[in-house]
Amino acid sequence: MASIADYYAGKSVLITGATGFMGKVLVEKLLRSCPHVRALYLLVRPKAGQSMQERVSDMMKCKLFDRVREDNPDFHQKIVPISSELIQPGLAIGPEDKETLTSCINIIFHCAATIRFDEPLKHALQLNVMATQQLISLAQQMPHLQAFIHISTAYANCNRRHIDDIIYPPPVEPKKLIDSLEWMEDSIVRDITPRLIGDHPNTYTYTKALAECVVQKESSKLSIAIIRPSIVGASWQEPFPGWIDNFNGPSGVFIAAGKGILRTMRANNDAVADLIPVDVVINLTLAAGWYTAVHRSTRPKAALVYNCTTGGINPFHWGEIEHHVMSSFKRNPLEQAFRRPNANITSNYLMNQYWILVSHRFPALLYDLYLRLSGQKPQMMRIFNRLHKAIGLLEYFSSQDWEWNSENMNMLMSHLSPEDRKTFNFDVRQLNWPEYIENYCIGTKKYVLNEDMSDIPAARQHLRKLRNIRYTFNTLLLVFIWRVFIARSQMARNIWYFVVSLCFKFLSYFRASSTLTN
Ligand SMILES: CCCCCCCCCCCCCCCCCCCC(=O)SCCNC(=O)CCNC(=O)[C@H](O)C(C)(C)COP(=O)(O)OP(=O)(O)OC[C@H]1O[C@@H](n2cnc3c(N)ncnc32)[C@H](O)[C@@H]1OP(=O)(O)O
Ligand SMILES: NC(=O)C1=CN([C@@H]2O[C@H](COP(=O)(O)OP(=O)(O)OC[C@H]3O[C@@H](n4cnc5c(N)ncnc54)[C@H](OP(=O)(O)O)[C@@H]3O)[C@@H](O)[C@H]2O)C=CC1
Repeated sequence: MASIADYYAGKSVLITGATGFMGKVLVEKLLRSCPHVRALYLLVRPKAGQSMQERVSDMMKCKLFDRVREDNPDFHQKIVPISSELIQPGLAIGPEDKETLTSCINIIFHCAATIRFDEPLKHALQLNVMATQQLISLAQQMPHLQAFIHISTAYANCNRRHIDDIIYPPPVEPKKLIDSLEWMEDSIVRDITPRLIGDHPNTYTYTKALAECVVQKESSKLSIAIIRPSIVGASWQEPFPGWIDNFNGPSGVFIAAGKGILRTMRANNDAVADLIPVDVVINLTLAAGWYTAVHRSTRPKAALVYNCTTGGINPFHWGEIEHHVMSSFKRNPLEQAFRRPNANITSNYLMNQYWILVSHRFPALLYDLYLRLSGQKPQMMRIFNRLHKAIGLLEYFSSQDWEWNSENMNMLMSHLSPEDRKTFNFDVRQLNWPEYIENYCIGTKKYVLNEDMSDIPAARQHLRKLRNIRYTFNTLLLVFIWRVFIARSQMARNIWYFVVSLCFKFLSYFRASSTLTN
């Protein structure tokens, strides 16, 4: 039986979403661990004034590729960027490129998607569902194709509590929805979106569920696998621990808490935090590509679904995450924190609202007042409004938990040789959560915020300064409040005199007893 690396040797691989978080890790791992792969064709669109070639060459300069660069400085020769805008007819692939792709591609990894929770339904449908349909049509024209791997999400069926390794019936027939929304004005679609998505929390999980059905429909003609990762976080081991390059999911929450901005969030301490490291997802994806091609390509079969989660195997809870994130940012503080990191999660709505008022809005108001008085533009309230919008969208996922069946993940592991199990490790039983969270937090500092580890002493000094400011502020506030009471209430004055005389009595007793003993 060919090993995974042997299988990919000489193969031409097509990847969508290669410029995204997971796509980049996939490209890197393929180049590093399958060095004899023939070519990687990346469907990339021009963006922000950069051509697709410029984007790809920038991507390859990224630190993520340092290990590949060391092993093979000419690795870029294996990368072939293909201009493509996935929401255009025919994926906007030129005729020559189309011919090249159809004649040589052996395996497809479809990672591209919009992962925004607030994406307008029409756009989420175009990219997550219709582009998937178009890619499958293209795949069906590829005579040498051996596997089509679709990246979905473990939350595609988050309207269920228990989720098996199967494709569930769609909330609506995708084609019917696409046809009926086509003629509707955007404002009408926006108005009816909550009714359409029903018990899904957002357009993202809803359209990912529809995409799975589109994929399933074609599964008799192609060899297909669907990978369903849960909440994808920083890398665990590869190419180095802690790689992360975006604010999505928990990363933005960790950063906001580390900067001392986020102090409270609604989450259930005891709910399982189903984080999964990005390298685990990519290792499983590559193994699933190999398995689909080698074991499942001869007879047409139903698409195999791999729930790629940690909760059922090595559970960790939001309460524990809170503890480890906070202690990690105290040891390795972020630069220029707004306040000392001290965030708490609570499942109580009213309690959360109270803390939002006291520890978000009030300090923001004071800081903006200070900015105004010093002739600067106020900004803190605006930052908090955006933060509240973002965490409001995440709370659905942090306030409850789900149970995923990981049978297919285990089955796949059992088919791997001992060597492949090491090279393409997705055994999350070995994951040490506290260590992982520590590296994750350091990763957000180094790779998302581009902060230098050598600045940690200065960041600690800044935290000490913030602590002194807080003590001074609290003391002044206490004295001020007390003075107001003393001035207005006889009762408060009596209490005050009573406490002061008690202190004097205690002091004189202490002095007298120490003179006697001498
Ligand atoms: C209390 C602390 C202790 C911690 C313990 C508790 C932690 C609980 C964490 C709970 C996390 C639960 C996460 C569950 C997610 C599960 C979902 C399923 C997984 C998936 O399948 S997909 C991946 C998830 N997808 C996302 O996370 C996308 C969510 N994001 C959005 O939908 C939008 O970004 C959002 C939030 C609506 C904001 O939109 P908008 O205001 O338009 O801003 P932009 O996205 O355009 O960003 C502008 C700019 O800001 C940067 N940015 C974004 N988010 C943050 C942030 N949180 N903090 C700081 N900066 C942020 C962004 O990078 C952009 O920068 P540019 O430089 O590019 O302009
Ligand atoms: N991140 C997570 O926590 C999870 C992600 N997933 C799934 O994993 C996959 C990858 O996610 P992730 O890497 O995090 O997402 P990113 O947002 O980082 O990447 C999305 C990719 O899709 C590409 N893309 C978006 N729109 C278009 C378009 N119109 N034409 C061409 N390319 C486009 C982006 O290209 P460009 O750079 O040009 O914008 C980018 O390369 C998705 O399918 C997602 O649903 C599943 C579970 C969790």
